[in-house]
Amino acid sequence: YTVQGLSTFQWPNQLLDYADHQLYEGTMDGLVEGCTPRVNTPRDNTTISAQWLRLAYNDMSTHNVDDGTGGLDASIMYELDRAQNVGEGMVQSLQDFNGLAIIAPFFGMADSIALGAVFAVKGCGGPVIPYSAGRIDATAAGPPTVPQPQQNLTTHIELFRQQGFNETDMIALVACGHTLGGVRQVDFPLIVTDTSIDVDTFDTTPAFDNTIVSQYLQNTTQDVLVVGPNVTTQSDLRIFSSDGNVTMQSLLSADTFSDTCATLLQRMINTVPSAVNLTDPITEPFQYVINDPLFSYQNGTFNMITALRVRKTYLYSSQCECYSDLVMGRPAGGSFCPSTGCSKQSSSTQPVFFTVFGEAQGFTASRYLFNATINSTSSISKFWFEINNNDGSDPVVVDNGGSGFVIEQDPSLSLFVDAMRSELIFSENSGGFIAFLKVLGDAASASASMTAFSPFSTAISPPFTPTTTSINLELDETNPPEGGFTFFTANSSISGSFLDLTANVGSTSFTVENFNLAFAVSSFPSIVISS
Ligand code: HEM
Repeated sequence: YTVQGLSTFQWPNQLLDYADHQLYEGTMDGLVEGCTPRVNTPRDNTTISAQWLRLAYNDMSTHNVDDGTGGLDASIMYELDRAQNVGEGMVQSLQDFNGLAIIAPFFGMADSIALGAVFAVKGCGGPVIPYSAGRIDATAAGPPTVPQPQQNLTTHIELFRQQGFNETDMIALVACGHTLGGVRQVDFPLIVTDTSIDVDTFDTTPAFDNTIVSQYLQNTTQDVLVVGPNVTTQSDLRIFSSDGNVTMQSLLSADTFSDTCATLLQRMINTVPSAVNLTDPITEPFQYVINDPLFSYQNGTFNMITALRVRKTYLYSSQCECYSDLVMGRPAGGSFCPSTGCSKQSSSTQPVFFTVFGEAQGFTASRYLFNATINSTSSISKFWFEINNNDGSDPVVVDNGGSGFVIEQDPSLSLFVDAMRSELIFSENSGGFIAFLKVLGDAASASASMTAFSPFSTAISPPFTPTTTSINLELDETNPPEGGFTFFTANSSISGSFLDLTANVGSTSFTVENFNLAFAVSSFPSIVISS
């Protein structure tokens, strides 16, 4: 039988695949896990989580429901000179995202900021906020509509209305935000007048919890936007008390606080210009994800490398504690597969280390690696997986919703990065790689080029925007033509994370888009240390 659920998707879907990877196997949680105040760092006495959450809110604040413009679109990168965005946390947060280098051609700074908010909340023990990807980065500043403490209640109600939030939402959203972090003395000297304080935190716990609410209702709050010396800047007091504390009372329940914040913060990060379409929310790791297949051709033989990450629920039998066998199925044909088709046992298993999300949700998974020989003339049309629980039950078939994982014959097998011949090079100066592109066709009439996308901006301050570099490919002399293939090579810095490849053979043009080099290099077998 075939298992299908809400948490599967039809492969290929690079955006969903990448969003799952960043959420469940990505690098963001290293910065927020444990929610520890960054004492003795430039983040003295606040948390990275607090900075990331404020950045997301302020970026979203440019939304206008009346005409559907603005929202979480990374326009904040162009708005940092405004008083409403003062605070070194803003620049530091954007530097974090730039440094993580997770931006992809289809996943920009806005998606990173939204993902940061989700990690920030979870890293400090808050709820899981379902994540959707697909935001589009703005290229210019939006309107100056971030609320400021000295504005009156009427102005705040109107600004939140423009952002899509009613008065009750406003009260709760401010409480959900101001459970983290605080007000920095150097940036707000009229609000935090005690110069011995660095960051005056809104409540006594760094955690994402409702202490902000209970301390406010018990009149023990230290929130300077409630009890600060300057009445004009007591904006939290005006907002929290605006409905006679009814909303704040309801948030005294930890569950209500958690659920309300999850809902409002999800709405906040999904507040985007009306022309932007976001993916369906991801609420758990996909049941199965595959590594995009990589190919190699040597000595007349095609090799395909892929892997299947599968959640543990499918790996244990109810009958026994035995581990499952995984096989990769291939259709009949050629000299490798008999008429009934053939299968290939997984070559090894890798543990999967989930981020705070997978851990908090109790999910575990393993990754099964496959290395299969495929017919060099008929090639491979599709593949699928079977999980055998070794207990007499029918195998679980993972076949991409029935269609199998289909390999487009043309152009992907006419032009590809040869995973076995490519090398990852470590040198004294820089890391690099050499790609051996295989292009089907006559060497004399073939030419190839590629564009490397680099997510990392070398700018010192925002805006941080990715760069693309065109690289010419040379005919490779050490890899002479073989089996009709011509080999091209380029030496490129590893900071390029995605490649667009083009090859021309006579009048025919082949292209491969968004080849994920950062993932592929881990499969390149040759590592060369050059001095
Ligand atoms: C009327 C609405 C609001 C006003 C006037 C306001 C004002 C402020 C101010 C002045 C700071 C100090 C910033 C610094 O010193 O770096 C701050 C911090 C913060 N705000 Fe708000 N805020 C509002 C709403 C929100 C909302 C809706 C959220 C998120 C849902 C939010 C999240 C945060 C966070 C997490 C911090 C701590 C930043 C850190 O510790 O680095 N705020 N807010």
